[in-house]
Amino acid sequence: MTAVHKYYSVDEWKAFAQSSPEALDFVTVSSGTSEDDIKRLSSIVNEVPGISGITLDIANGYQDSFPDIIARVRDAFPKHTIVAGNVVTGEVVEDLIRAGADVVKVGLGPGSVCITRIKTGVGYPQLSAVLECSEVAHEMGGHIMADGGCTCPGDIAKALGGGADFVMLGGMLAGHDQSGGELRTKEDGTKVKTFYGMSSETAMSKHAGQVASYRTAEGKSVEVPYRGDVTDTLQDILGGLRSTCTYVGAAKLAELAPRTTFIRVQHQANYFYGTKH
Ligand SMILES: NC(=O)C1=CN([C@@H]2O[C@H](COP(=O)(O)OP(=O)(O)OC[C@H]3O[C@@H](n4cnc5c(N)ncnc54)[C@H](O)[C@@H]3O)[C@@H](O)[C@H]2O)C=CC1
Ligand SMILES: O=c1[nH]c(=O)c2[nH+]cn([C@@H]3O[C@H](COP(=O)(O)O)[C@@H](O)[C@H]3O)c2[nH]1
Repeated sequence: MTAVHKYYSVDEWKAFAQSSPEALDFVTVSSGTSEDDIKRLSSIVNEVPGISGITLDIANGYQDSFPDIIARVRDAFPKHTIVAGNVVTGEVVEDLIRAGADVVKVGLGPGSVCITRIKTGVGYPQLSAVLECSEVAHEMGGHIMADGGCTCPGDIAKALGGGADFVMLGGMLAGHDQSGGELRTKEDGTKVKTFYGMSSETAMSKHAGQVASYRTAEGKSVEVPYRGDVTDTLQDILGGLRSTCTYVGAAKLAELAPRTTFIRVQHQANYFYGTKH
């Protein structure tokens, strides 16, 4: 599934639906929570009936108004799957599910281009958040999506092992043919793409004209090596996950969590000959 970012217009969505109708089952339309955001979301969902998923995506899912906004979207779109976040603690997961979220997105500051923890001092260890939030969500018949911080297939396995029902990836999917960003060849011949956080100066300049005077950027913009077709990366991820399942004896992903035990370690791998790859 792809959570399409919140800066596409209704017309762009209509054109996309016309050119790639087969993709609609695999996308959600993202939205913020302002009146303008909700108006835009409603127009898109009403005018592109093939869309079945909505992602209400805000940096701070603890905003008092968030459950009311989820409830409003739930009333307007009773049959759509609603993903909402981000939060990191159980009691708010409960609030968001009660308000109408099917999937609660979990993660504050773990992302590859996040600097929220540095700029604000706010965050929560991602695996602890996944363990805590998934327990509460599952007790209520809900789901969670672990969002941010995965750097390798093993991290995705750990998120699923910690109870995540879905795992959202940014950096691991950046730099491919299918990813955003223009392909550029540097002076030394290496090919790169730009990848930026949605709260970076780059994103704010692009989507809001500038960084508003009352705030600061909470994301960075990086150049990532060009990595070709995403199919090979997905194959690598799926190969890793299948092997995880065989190591722990899980016949399907849903069996990973009950078959996973976490042990605190000093080093998780041997990097004598370099990095993890
Ligand atoms: N998972 C994470 O830890 C984080 C994720 N992000 C990603 O970046 C996207 C954009 O993030 P944002 O624009 O920061 O938030 P946002 O999209 O949640 O916007 C919330 C609103 O709060 C306002 N706001 C932000 N900082 C403010 C301040 N200091 N004073 C008053 N109002 C303020 C913004 O102008 C905006 O209208 C998010 O939707 C999310 O996808 C951003 C930060 C953390
Ligand atoms: O603090 C932040 N500032 C940002 O500018 C930013 N942009 C994205 N995100 C979040 O990072 C997630 C992706 O993380 P990964 O690249 O590690 O997969 C994403 O799914 C988001 O939750 C941000 N967080």
